[in-house]
Amino acid sequence: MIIERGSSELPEVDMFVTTADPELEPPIITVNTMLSLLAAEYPTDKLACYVSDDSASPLTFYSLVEAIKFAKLWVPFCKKYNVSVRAPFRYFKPDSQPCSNASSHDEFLQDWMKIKEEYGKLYLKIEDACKRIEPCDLSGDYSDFSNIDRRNHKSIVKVIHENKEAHSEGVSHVIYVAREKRPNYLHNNKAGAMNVLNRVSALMTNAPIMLNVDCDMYVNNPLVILQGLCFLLYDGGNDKKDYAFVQFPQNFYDGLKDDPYGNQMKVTQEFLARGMAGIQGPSYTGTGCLHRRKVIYGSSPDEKFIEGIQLSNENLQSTFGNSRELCESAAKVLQAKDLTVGGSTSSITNSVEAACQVANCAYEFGTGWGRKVGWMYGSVTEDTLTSLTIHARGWETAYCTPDPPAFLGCTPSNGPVIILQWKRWSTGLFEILFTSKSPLILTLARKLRFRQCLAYLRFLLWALRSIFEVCYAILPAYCIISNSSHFLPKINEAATMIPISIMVIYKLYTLSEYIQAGESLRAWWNNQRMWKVVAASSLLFGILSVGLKVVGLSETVFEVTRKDSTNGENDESNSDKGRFTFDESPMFIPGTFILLLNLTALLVFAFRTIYGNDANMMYLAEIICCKMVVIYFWAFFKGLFGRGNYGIPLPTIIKSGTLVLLVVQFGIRGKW
Ligand SMILES: O=c1ccn([C@@H]2O[C@H](COP(=O)(O)OP(=O)(O)O[C@H]3O[C@H](CO)[C@@H](O)[C@H](O)[C@H]3O)[C@@H](O)[C@H]2O)c(=O)[nH]1
Ligand SMILES: [Mn+2]
Repeated sequence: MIIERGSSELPEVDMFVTTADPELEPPIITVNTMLSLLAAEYPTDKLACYVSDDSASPLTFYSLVEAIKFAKLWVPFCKKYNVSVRAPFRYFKPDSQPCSNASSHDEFLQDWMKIKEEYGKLYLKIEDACKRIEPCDLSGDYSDFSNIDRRNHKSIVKVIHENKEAHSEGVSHVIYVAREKRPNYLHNNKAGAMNVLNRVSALMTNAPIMLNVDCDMYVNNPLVILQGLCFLLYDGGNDKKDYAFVQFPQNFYDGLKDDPYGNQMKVTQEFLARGMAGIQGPSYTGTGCLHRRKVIYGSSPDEKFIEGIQLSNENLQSTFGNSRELCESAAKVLQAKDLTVGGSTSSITNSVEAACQVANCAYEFGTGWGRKVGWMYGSVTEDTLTSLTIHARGWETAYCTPDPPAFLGCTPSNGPVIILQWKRWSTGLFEILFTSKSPLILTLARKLRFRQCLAYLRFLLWALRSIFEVCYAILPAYCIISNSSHFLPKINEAATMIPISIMVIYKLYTLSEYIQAGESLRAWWNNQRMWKVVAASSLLFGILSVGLKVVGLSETVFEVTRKDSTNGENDESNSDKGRFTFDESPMFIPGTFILLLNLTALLVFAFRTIYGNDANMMYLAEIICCKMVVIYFWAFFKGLFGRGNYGIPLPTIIKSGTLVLLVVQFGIRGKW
């Protein structure tokens, strides 16, 4: 294997997993992510896995503890037989067959059966625990969790497993972290959790490289750490670049055919991330990324000091906080010339107390965490904000796309969840423009390259798109209803060619992107449709929530995406897979309104044609537009008649209908 060659020279890697809610993120998913990380092809004594649990849930803790017992069988098994998929829930899918190219096939079969059985037991244990109010007896090791209030509790740091013998065949260290939460402290969502992991790991293993994955992304390519490191281990060879981080694409498992929800992001990643890779490098997408600790600590490509501050004790303290141990470890990292630093000085259990201290709410107060060092605060898309500040210091970053894909995650296939996820993204990206880390400022005042700035703006401005989309969806219908004005040139005027050609060119261009990325025509169409739906819901509400934040009325919030632990197997009915679902969220009102308004316009037009009115052909362009809007919002049209989750709730229809009546009333004042 590759790693046998000079494995002693490989740097240590700290792996971070974040989870926030055992209901939205079933523990079995987090467990699988952790198991796949522990089984990655890398000397296990050089790895440490830190799991942050923002819900301080005994259930998550219990599941991890149980999973470690299984890991002691799973990790050696994967390495012995060079297993290709190292997340057990994927490897042992219900219809899976043992397959290996091991020469001793019988032995393999025996092992396979045994491990499969053990995983089955683990699965049942966790499933049972999920059903109980208390997953287990909350005494002993679990006493910290008894009567715990997830919004108000002290820090809990527990070493679930310590690789004491420090041999490369054992199971790596696993540390559980639930940072302190108090109602009167902002916890800064995922960025806050990442910074706590950052500090806790600094005290325990202090590896120069950090691998960060969300709880819903498992390692799909066991060689991923090695592959990523190729970009970070500068060996004086031809590639003289020092990359700040290595980002792997976000790919998803069990994606529905032709991407009916338009959220597999293949084309966006293929063009945007790869395109950016040709400028200053891809942006960090929050998961599947190998970071250099030094860069996260604020260093620039050409200096050994953080952001112009010399490494004095005072400066270290004002940046990293008043933990002496942390400042010392940070100094080590910042001064190191290569990636050999790290190394836990003592047993990691000795650092638990100090770790609890740096996981406290008040620790960051008055320090540089979230502002100068660590994951940046101020946006619910902390990933993009952090990535911007790294690029602004002049760093380049690398995009690594191994085959098979490095990580696979789950992406929602449920209307309301997707709409909510998009709302968070559009809010988070848009709010960045109102901070001091807006790309325009960073380009003028710092080292963000101009074209990189444009690439960032390309998605930071997503939310604004909603205003235009919604106006364009309303105007043609309004013109028809009011029967007076025209929003488009009349069909017999030469000027009509302008909007028509813009539209055709745009559609052909996007279609060509899908074809180049190997996507189907259907996927292209589905994505076009979803863009309209997302624009009239998530993006619009994104602007609203940023507006409320800017005027100081409310903070933006990170609403965690619900994950489905069933692999989509028991979805309501297979034939309806990919059919859009709804709930009572007000985010569905604009879309329903747009659809009803356009239907009304078409009816009004039909009515006028039948009851003989003059010159109706004048509105041909508008009629075509209305029909297109109805086609784009076909999911909503079906929703008008659907049942259960597939139907738009009646209150939403009534509210939207009332809005339509208002518009009609306004439009026809005295015109008929
Ligand atoms: O207060 C919080 C909120 C979230 N998370 C974790 O953050 C991760 C991402 O959350 P998820 O709900 O899965 O969001 P996604 O929309 O799937 O995440 C995408 O978008 C986020 C930014 O909005 C990035 O942070 C993610 O890495 C990226 O995958 C998960 O592991 C969560 O457990 C926390 O630890 N604490
Ligand atoms: Mn996710």
